[in-house]
Amino acid sequence: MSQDSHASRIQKGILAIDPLMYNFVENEVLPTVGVDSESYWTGFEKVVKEFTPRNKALLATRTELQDKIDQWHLDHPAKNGEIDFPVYKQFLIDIGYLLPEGNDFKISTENVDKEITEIAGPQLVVPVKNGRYALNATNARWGSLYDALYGTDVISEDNGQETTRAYNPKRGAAVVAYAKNFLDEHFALVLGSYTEVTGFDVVDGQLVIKQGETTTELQVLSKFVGYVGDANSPSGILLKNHNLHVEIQIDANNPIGKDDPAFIKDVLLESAISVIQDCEDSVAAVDADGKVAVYRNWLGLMNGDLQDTFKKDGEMQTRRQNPDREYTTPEGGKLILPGRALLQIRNVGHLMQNPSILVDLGDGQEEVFEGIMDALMTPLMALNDIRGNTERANSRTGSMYIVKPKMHSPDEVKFANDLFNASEDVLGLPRYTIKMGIMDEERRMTVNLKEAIRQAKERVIFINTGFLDRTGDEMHTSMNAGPFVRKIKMKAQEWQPAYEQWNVDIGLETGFKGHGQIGKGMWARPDDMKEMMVQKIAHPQEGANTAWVPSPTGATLHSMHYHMVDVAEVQSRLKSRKRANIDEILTIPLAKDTAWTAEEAQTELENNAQGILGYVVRWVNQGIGCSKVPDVNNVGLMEDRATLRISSQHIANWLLHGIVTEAQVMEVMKRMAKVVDGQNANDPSYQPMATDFDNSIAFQAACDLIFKGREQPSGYTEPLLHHARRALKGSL
Ligand SMILES: CC(=O)SCCNC(=O)CCNC(=O)[C@H](O)C(C)(C)COP(=O)(O)OP(=O)(O)OC[C@H]1O[C@@H](n2cnc3c(N)ncnc32)[C@H](O)[C@@H]1OP(=O)(O)O
Ligand SMILES: O=CC(=O)O
Ligand SMILES: [Mg+2]
Repeated sequence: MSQDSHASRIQKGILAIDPLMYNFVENEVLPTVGVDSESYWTGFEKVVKEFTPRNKALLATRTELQDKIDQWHLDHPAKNGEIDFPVYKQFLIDIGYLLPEGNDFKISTENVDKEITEIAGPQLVVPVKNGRYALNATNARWGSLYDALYGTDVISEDNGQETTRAYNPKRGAAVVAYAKNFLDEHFALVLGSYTEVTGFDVVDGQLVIKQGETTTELQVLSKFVGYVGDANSPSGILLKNHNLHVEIQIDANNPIGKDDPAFIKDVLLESAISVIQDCEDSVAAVDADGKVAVYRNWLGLMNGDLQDTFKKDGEMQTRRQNPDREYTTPEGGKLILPGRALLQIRNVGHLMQNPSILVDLGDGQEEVFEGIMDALMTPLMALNDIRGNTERANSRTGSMYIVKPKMHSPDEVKFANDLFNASEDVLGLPRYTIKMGIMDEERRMTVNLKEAIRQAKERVIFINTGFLDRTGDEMHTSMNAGPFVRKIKMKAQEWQPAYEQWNVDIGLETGFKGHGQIGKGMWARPDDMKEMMVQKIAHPQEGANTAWVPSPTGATLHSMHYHMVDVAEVQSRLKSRKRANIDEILTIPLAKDTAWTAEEAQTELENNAQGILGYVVRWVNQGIGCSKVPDVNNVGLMEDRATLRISSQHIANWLLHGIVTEAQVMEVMKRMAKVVDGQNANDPSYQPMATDFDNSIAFQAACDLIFKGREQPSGYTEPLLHHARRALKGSL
């Protein structure tokens, strides 16, 4: 536990550094990356001095704009869910919320890895604080299709295909049939199907596919790109489609392989092409203790030596970063493919401050802005990789990738860009070594996206629609306008598809095709993979070259969508279409008809309350940043700060506009707390809320998120969550 003790802090100029953080940097980081302590802290101090007032000014602008918008809605009440749109839009222009657009330009970012520029495929997000998961995600570049199918609802449980403890051959047969159908679709044979294949041979650089007495070949011969083992009895056949590799694995001694006519034991798919190691949404790190854990894992990942030992299925195992994969090319040469996903790290946004370091700018000590600290720390830990000094390389082009969330405007992107310049200067890195992923997840960011990209045009590598935060901001921004539609209807409102299309349109206009990622959001139902397979193909079809998945299994399954859709071709086609309509983006999702039945209002409330409590109790009491929370129907939903922002802002909105009463909300919160306690009954470290509502810090925090929801900056949940977690840890 990190107790804030002034006496023990290490003073470096105006910085007072928590000893946990200081010792970690001094002993574990600086010697490893070969940076001199004096120059690092001097540089750190200088950057903090310069950027802290700028950071504050940007936050003040957010508040000023929000206050004006709140007042405008009070002065111009909506009628039947409609506002006077032309007047509203002009007002947004007048206050500088909606900015003029400048001349056309193209991004010019250089030295970007091909996982970002060339390979369209899934992006996996993982809490970097959890070493076991962080390593698993890194290794999820390659995933077993057989495992992904066997373990999920993509294969039905009907007709004797249930998932049983012991291997169920009927389910296995369904898995193999699915996988061979996938191969038939994307690596079609001249004759017949993979179900009839009895073996593979490589003869004179050609793949010969045996079907009993006859042989056949691929319809597109160039899709065969390598093999493992002997040419006349390969143990692996490497295929390639739309820049993604697939390895058919052959082993006659394997329990699955031995019963297959071609001894195929598995089909390995190139899956998580890139991974976002997350310091933000999926992490609870509120002090030096937490931040050091985050940074230590990132350091290990960047040095290629992170490992984690844990018990699984009753046995201890140690997980490390996988090596690269070696193949023989058809011509007999050597082919090395990356064994790991390309890692990016999501720093935190501009809002939060952190007690790891206190700063005195003349008005007494205050906590350092966490985003400034992240920008100076996370590239420091990546120096060995940037210089190409590690065995398990991440970037092969000497770059380092930071995803910057929750920015609201071109000014805020300029600030981040300048901050990255400053960090490069402190670390002696060439300009634009640090690349920037821009989350398009706040309303003001969306409507000014082109100008925002311009501010980082030499280093931007992605724009991604974080629709979850974006939905929360949609609600907070227009809180006073009237009651919103039910949460489930949010995605069907006018603003949503327009926002998604706009992001792709702006990305294509500014030259992302072949140069950066146009990304789409998270699949937030980690156990609902069958439905993901139906819905998430829309992402590549809409022109995104990546989209977020919550787990390695999700990555393997979603990767099939990029075999089905040629994103490069889609982007070429979309380039000439008319841009999405900004007026639609600005259309507020107000309910036209607010005559919900008492039951509808109650269900809405229960659903939101349950999600809030289920997430908050684990965040506050156990420090678990991202959870699979069973909803009222016991479907596990991924809940994080962004989904929490939506649920809490939604209840706050319905309270404000009298759809529900305070007493009603309180009654539901108490009832749902009991439900959540029940759902966690099997967790021995769980502390129930309902036994003592008044003294449960978690329950109180959950209530505050609703009842104080209107006052929270941009409706963000971090300030209250952090406060509650630190209160619980006794580190306030
Ligand atoms: C709005 C936004 O910003 S979205 C971004 C924030 N959200 C995320 O990052 C979600 C990331 N996903 C997760 O954190 C998790 O998948 C959760 C919390 C949703 C579910 O976690 P759990 O309930 O522990 O998953 P479950 O029990 O089904 O599976 C655990 C296994 O899957 C692996 N796993 C699950 N999620 C991940 C992941 N994101 N990355 C790597 N491995 C993962 C674990 O390593 C574990 O395998 P292991 O035993 O071999 O180590
Ligand atoms: O960060 C992602 C989001 O949807 O929010
Ligand atoms: Mg987000």
